Amino acid sequence: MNLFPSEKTKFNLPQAELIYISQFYSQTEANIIFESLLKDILWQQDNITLFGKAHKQPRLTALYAESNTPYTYSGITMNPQPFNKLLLKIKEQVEVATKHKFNSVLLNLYRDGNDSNGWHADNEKELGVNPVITSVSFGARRSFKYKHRTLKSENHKLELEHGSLLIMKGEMQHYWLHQIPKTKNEVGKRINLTFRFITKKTEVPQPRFNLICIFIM
Ligand SMILES: O=C(O)CCC(=O)C(=O)O
Ligand SMILES: [Fe+2]
Repeated sequence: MNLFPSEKTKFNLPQAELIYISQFYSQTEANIIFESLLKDILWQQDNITLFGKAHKQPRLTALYAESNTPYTYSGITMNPQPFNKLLLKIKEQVEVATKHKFNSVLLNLYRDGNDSNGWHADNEKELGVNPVITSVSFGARRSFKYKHRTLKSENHKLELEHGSLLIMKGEMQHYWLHQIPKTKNEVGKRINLTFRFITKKTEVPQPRFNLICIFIM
């Protein structure tokens, strides 16, 4: 018997659809998934450039995808690894729950309360208009803050629990920003997976090559 049955909350927000399922995985399942992701994922720490200065990203990340097309966000280009068995299983479970298909997953490892993810929207061109982003969380509970870009009263916080699932869809990535702030609380490690559907960038024609051809001729 599940003592803490999963609860689905749909938030009523302007220009966004946000759905939270607290116990998408049981605590036992979530413990097993957390430990194996911690051990098996090829975690890396990238540099980000802010105002011309390179900084270490305040968390570890990894990208796994069906194709080997590189993905660029916040000035970082990541080369994906192929899905492993566990990630494929989680992807399929998330696809059944959301009725959406995903072909890549960006993983974040927040080592402690000092690790964070600044205000941003997942609005890269390759995600298309109104993307569905599904995130699952394991390990320490952290606050997920989200605010409307212009409606100042629309500023909220949600605690993302061990084994939970969060769906962001509709116009959310266009009108809202989200973040995982640092915390002074004693918190352990947290792993978050955001499933996305990434389409290939349209190939840009290579004008220089054409020009060289003209000169040679
Ligand atoms: O860690 C989280 O819950 C959020 C992650 C996130 O927003 C992202 O990777 O784009
Ligand atoms: Fe995000």
